[in-house]
Amino acid sequence: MSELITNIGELMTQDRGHGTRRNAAVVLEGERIAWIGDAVHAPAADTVTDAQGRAVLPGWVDSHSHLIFAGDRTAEFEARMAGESYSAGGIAVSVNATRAAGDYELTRLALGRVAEAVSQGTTYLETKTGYGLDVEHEARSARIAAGVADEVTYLGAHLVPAGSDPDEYTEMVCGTMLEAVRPYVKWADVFCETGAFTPEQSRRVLTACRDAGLGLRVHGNQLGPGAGVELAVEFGAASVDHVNFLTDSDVDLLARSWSGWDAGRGTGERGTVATVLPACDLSTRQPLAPARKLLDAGVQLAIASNCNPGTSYTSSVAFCVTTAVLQMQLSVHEAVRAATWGGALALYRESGVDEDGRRAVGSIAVGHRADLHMLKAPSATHLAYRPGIPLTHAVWRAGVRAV
Ligand SMILES: N=CN[C@@H](CCC(=O)O)C(=O)O
Ligand SMILES: [Zn+2]
Repeated sequence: MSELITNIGELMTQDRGHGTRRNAAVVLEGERIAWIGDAVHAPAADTVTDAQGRAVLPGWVDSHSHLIFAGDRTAEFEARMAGESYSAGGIAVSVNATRAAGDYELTRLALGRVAEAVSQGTTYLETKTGYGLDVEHEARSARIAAGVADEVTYLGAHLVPAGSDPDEYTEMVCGTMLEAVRPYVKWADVFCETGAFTPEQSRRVLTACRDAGLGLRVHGNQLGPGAGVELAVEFGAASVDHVNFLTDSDVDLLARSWSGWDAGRGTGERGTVATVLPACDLSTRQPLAPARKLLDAGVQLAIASNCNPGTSYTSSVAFCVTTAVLQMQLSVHEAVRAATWGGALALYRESGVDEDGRRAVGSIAVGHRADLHMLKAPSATHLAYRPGIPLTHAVWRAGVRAV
C-alpha cells in the first residue's frame, strides 16, 4: 500500500541537507518513505492525503523518559513550587508505589503514557527502568518497558534504596540485577549526582554495563557541577542528559568528542550527545541547560521530555521545543532538529536506509522510516509562535496513521 501526502506547505526534513521544502509531497510505501518532491510532480499512490498547506516534520524522537512507574508526586511538586528544592530522595516515593502495583496496572499506566506521547507527535521513544530498585522489580520494569517502548534503558543506578549499603547496592546493580534485566535492555544509565551515585560508583556501573554489551548513557550535571560529563565522554556514552551545570571544560570535552565525526556524511567516530530537558528545568526551577552555548561550541544536541513523576511530568516534546526556542535561544529549526534528528543520534538511530528493521528515524528522506508529524499550522515556527496550543494534526508511525 502506498500513500501520497500532498500540498504540504512546509516540509522540514531534518535530513543531512537540512532541507526545508515548500509545496512539497511525500509518498509512503509500507513503513518507508518512498518519494519526496514538489507537489506538482507527485506520483500516483493508492491513497491520497491532502495536507491543505500544513507543515510536516519528522515525528519527535524522545530519547529520555521514565514511563514505568505508579503513584503520584503532586505533594512534592507543590512543595517545590512553594520554595523547596528538588532532591533525588523523592524517587523513593515512586519506587514504593511501583513495587506495590501489579503487572497489569504498571503496563496499563505505561501504555497510557506512550499513547499520550504519540498523540502529541512522538513516533520513537526511549524509556528507562529505575523505579524498581531490586532485582525482581527492575527486571519486571525492563520487561514491561520492552513491550511498550522502542528502546529500553536499565537505570538500576537511579537511587540507593533506603536501608541499603551504597557499595553493596552498586555491586548488585553491576551483578545480579544487570543479569536479570539484560534480556530486555539495550542501554544502561547512571544518575551521577550528589545524593544518588558518586563518580566512583558510577564508574563501576558504567564499566559493568559496558562489559555486558550495553550502550551507555549518563544523567549528569543536573543539580550541580560534577563528574557526569567527564565520565560520559571517557566511556564513549551515547549521551549525557540534563547538563545544567557545565564548566567550560565540560563543554569543550563534549565538543571534542565529536572531532572524529564527519557531520556531513554522518561517518567517523561518534561522540557524546548533550541532551537537554527543558520541561524538567522549568519544573524543578533549575537554571536552564546552556543549549545555545553547547550548539555554538559544536556539541551535538538532543531535546527530550524526561517524562517522569518527579521532575518533569509531561510527555510533550512540543512543549520542550517551544521552551528551547523561547528560553534557550535556539532557532525553531535548531530546536526541531534536536528533538528529531538529535534524539535519533542519541539513540544511534539517525542513519540506516532500507536496512530491515533498522531504518533511520528522526528525519525525512527516502528509505527512512515513515514517521511524520503534521501540524495544524503552515510552518514549524508556530510551535514557538503559539505556545501552549496543541498543534498536532496527524501522526504517521512506521507508515501507519496513528493520529
Ligand atoms: N534525575 C534523575 N532522574 C529523573 C527524576 C526522577 C524522579 O525524581 O523521579 C530525572 O531525570 O529528572
Ligand atoms: Zn531522567
